[in-house]
This record gives sequence, C-alpha cells and structure tokens, in this order.
Amino acid sequence: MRGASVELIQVSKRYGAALAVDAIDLKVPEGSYCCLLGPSGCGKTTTLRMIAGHETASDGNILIGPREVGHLPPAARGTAMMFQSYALFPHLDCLDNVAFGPRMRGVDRATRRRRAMEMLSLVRMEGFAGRLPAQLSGGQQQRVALARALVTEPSVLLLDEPLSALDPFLRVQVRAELKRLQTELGITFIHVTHSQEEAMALSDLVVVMNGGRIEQAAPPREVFSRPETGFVARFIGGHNVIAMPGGSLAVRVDRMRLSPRLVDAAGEGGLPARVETVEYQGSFVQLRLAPLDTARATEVFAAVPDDVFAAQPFAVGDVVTARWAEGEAHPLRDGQLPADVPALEEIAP
Ligand SMILES: Nc1ncnc2c1ncn2[C@@H]1O[C@H](COP(=O)(O)OP(=O)(O)OP(=O)(O)O)[C@@H](O)[C@H]1O
Repeated sequence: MRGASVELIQVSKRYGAALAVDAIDLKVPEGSYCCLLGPSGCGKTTTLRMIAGHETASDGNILIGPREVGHLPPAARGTAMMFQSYALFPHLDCLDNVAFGPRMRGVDRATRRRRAMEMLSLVRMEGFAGRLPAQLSGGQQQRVALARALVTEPSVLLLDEPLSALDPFLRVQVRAELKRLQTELGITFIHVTHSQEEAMALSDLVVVMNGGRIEQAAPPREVFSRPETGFVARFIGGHNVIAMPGGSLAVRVDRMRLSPRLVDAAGEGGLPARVETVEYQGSFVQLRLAPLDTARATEVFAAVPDDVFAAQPFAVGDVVTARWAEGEAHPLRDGQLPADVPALEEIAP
C-alpha cells in the first residue's frame, strides 16, 4: 500500500443557507496521520465526507495525490472509510466480512480469502476468522472493521470517530493499534475526533476546526505550545487566556509562577489574583485563581510542581501574583481587545 497526499483548496459546503464548511485550505502530506479536531457541528464530518466523495463540495477543489477527485465517485478515489459503528454483517463470519468488498468486485474466491486473511493478521485477528461479529468484543469488531476498510488497499483511510463507541480502556488499546498500523502501512490516515487527547496522541498534523473554518493546522506540540487563537487555547486546554493592552495572550497553566503579593510594591507587574481552590494532583498542585482585575480574565489556573508548592504553599483566600517568562506568553491572532480595557503595567518575568 502507498499513501497519497490530500489537498483541499477553498473547499466549502452549503446546506441551503447554512455554511457547514467555509472555504478551507488544507494540505495533508502523504503518509501522515492527520486528526480533524473540533466541537460538535464544526464541520469535521462534512469535510471527511467530501474527501470520501459521500458529499459533494459546493465550492473548491479536492486533490488526492496529483488528481482532482471532485467529480469521481467514492470507489474511484483510492480512499476507504471506517465509521463509528462497526457495521459488520451479522450473519457473516470475520473472514467473509473482510472478503465482502473484493467479492462484490468479482475477485476470485481463493484470492479474496487470502487477502482477507492477510488483513485479519495485520489487525491481529487471524485467530477469529471463523467467528460471527456477535461473538466478538467491541474492540475486536472494530479491528475487523479496520481490516475490511484496508482490504481495498486505499492510499487514504478516512476514520469518523472510530474510537468513540469503545470504553476508555479499549479506546487506548485500539488507538495504539491505529497508530501502529498507520506507521507500518505508510498510508495517509484522516481521523475525525472531538477528543483533544486522542488528536494529541495520534497526529502528525492536528487540524482544529470551529464554525466551518480551520483555526490552526500544525503538529500537536506546536498546537499545544503555541495556540494561534483563543478558541484553540481553550479547546486544547492547559492554557490561560489573558487580556493585555495589545491583545490577548495564551500562557500554559504549567508555566505560571506564583509568589505572595507584596501589596505596597511600587510598579508591581504580574497578575494579582485571589486563590479560589487548591487541588493536590500528585505530581503537581492545581490552583484556580480569580484575578483582581476581571477585565484581564475571570479565572486562571496554575499547575505548580508538588515540590515547588511544598516549599511555598498557598491557601484558599491568599492573594498572589502570577507571572510568566516573556517567551511563555503567546499573542493570539484573534486577541484584539476593545479600546476601553485599561492599560496595565508591563508583565515582569
Ligand atoms: N445533510 C445535512 N443537511 C443540513 N445540514 C447539515 C447536514 N449535514 C451536516 N449539516 C450541518 O453542518 C454543520 C457541520 O456538521 P458536521 O456533521 O460536519 O459537524 P461535525 O463537526 O462532524 O459534528 P459532530 O462531531 O457532531 O459529528 C452542522 O451545523 C450540521 O448541522
């Protein structure tokens, strides 16, 4: 199997007056694992379905490899789709479920059974070839569904919330399996999820969507360390969004430094705030703070390493100053403030 790149150029989807996907541009490199991440209704599934050809784009171009595929039916695009519900045929055993597609395409019995067996081995289900879906666990059914999608040798595998029907334990197992397969096969995976943890764990490229648009498309570490918009900072989590005179900033909660507030310190920088909650979390202590100036943020969080906290503990009701090193504050693209927000002193590290 070989991967192919996927490129969307100014792709839109309208349902009547509603714009589900709004002129998005995206380039997914060949052989990469890409997650489309965002809240319900942001247009992830619609985007996936347009790539698969189950939905026609209202505008724009879709390329798979060098080919424009907008006019091609799903079966001619070199993609395969795996759905949230495994949708295995209940009356067929695993081998026949996987061999079903090749059978429909007229592949002879011996070849299709050999191919199906290879795919079952790939997902480590060769020992279950003769079982009916009802005799399998959810995770096992999911693997068979994966084998069934891969038997067509797609260059791009499209996965719509493939883990959401699994319990948390299985979800982590199947997630690791998906990553292993993608790395081993070298084909392109495009995976829709609303779980930031899933996207972080799997992706080479995370595409954060909101309201039919792409907020940010970058490797997970970059999205987490340098969110470009307030939406990304909040959705990915682990960040405070703080209003400043020049616009809003994102600062990671584990980069906040707390010190006792010196009430009479002249020209004191930082963000004075009252401690609202203190929660011990094992390796760190999480504090929720209410800034005294609510125009800057209504609440911020600080994750303080447990040893740092033990050396200088704070209690609920204490007033502290939160600071961060200059390089830890990332300006947000959509962070312009209304003109009436008061100017504040410079933040000192
Ligand atoms: N067939 C349709 N007809 C009309 N509107 C639709 C149709 N399909 C999707 N939409 C609308 O388009 C928008 C994007 O839907 P989409 O299913 O792509 O979102 P999503 O991000 O995948 O959400 P979810 O995580 O809930 O599946 C939503 O507002 C949805 O209501």
